[in-house]
Amino acid sequence: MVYVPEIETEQEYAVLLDKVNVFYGSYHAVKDITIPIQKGKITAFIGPSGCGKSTVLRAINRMNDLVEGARVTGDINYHGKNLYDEDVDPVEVRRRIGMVFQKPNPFPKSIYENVAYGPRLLGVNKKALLDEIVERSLRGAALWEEVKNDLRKSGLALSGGQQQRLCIARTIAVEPDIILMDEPASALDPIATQRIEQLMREELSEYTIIIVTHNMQQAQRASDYVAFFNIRKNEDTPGIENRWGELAEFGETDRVFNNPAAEETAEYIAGRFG
Ligand SMILES: Nc1ncnc2c1ncn2[C@@H]1O[C@H](COP(=O)(O)OP(=O)(O)OP(=O)(O)O)[C@@H](O)[C@H]1O
Repeated sequence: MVYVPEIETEQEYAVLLDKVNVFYGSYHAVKDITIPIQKGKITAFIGPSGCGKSTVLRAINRMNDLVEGARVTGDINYHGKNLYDEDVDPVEVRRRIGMVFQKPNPFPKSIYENVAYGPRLLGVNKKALLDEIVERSLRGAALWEEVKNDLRKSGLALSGGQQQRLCIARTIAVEPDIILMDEPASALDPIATQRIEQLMREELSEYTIIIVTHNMQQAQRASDYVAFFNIRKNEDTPGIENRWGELAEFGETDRVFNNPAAEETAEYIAGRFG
C-alpha cells in the first residue's frame, strides 16, 4: 500500500512535492513522491538504506543537477512555482533552500570567513554589516559564546560538533527559509547530537527543516512530521533496476510512531527490517 497524503490546496506549504520522480540515467530510483512539507515545522525522512531519502532531499534544492545523468520529473512547488521550471535559477534555489551535510565540511578558512563567505558572494561588503551577520548567524547556530573571542581561528580547528554548528551558521547567514539536513548528526557523539537537536527546536524554530535520519529516536524526538520511504521490488525482473523507493506513509510524528497506518511502517519503526 502506498500512502498518498491529502493535499489541501488552501494551505500554504513551505514546499509541496507532487508526484516527484528521480532518475539516475535509465534507473528510476524514486517514484511518485507526494509530500506536503509544512511551513516552520521539522519533517524527518526515514526508511531503509537505498529507499531514496537523500535523493528526494537533494531534489528539493536542485543539488541533483550537479549529479551527472540525474533527472527529476513532477512538481516541486515553492511559492507557487515549480523549482524545475526553465526560468528558475538553481543558484538562487540553493540560497533559499540551504543544505547541511552528513560530514561537517567547513571551508579551510577562519570561523568568521566561513560565515561571511555567502553574504560576500551576494554582494555584502561593508565590514559592520558583515560583522553583524556573522554574530547573528553564529548565535543562531548556538556557537557564538564558544567562538566569539576566536573568530580568526580556522573553522577546521573546531570539534566535530562545533564544525557542524559552523556549517549551520554558514547556511543561515544567507537567510534561507528552508534548511535541508542530510543525517547532520550521524558523525557526532551523543552530546554534540543533542545540541544539534536542541538547536533545531530552539534557535532554528522559525525555519522549515527537513532532516534525513537513520535514528528512530532522533526522528521521534526532533520532528513534527515523518515521511517514511520504503523500497519496492519487482520480483519478475532481475537486477538492481527492479528496485525503487516510494513514500509508504506520511503524517504527524506522534501519530506515525504510535499509530502507524501501514504495517510496513510499524515493522520498520519496531526495528524489524532496515
Ligand atoms: N549518483 C547516483 N548515481 C546512480 N544511482 C544513485 C546515485 N545516488 C543514489 N543512487 C541510487 O538511488 C537509490 C536511492 O539512493 P539514496 O542514497 O537516495 O537512498 P537513501 O535512502 O538516502 O540511502 P542511505 O540511507 O543509505 O543514505 C539507491 O538505489 C542508490 O544506489
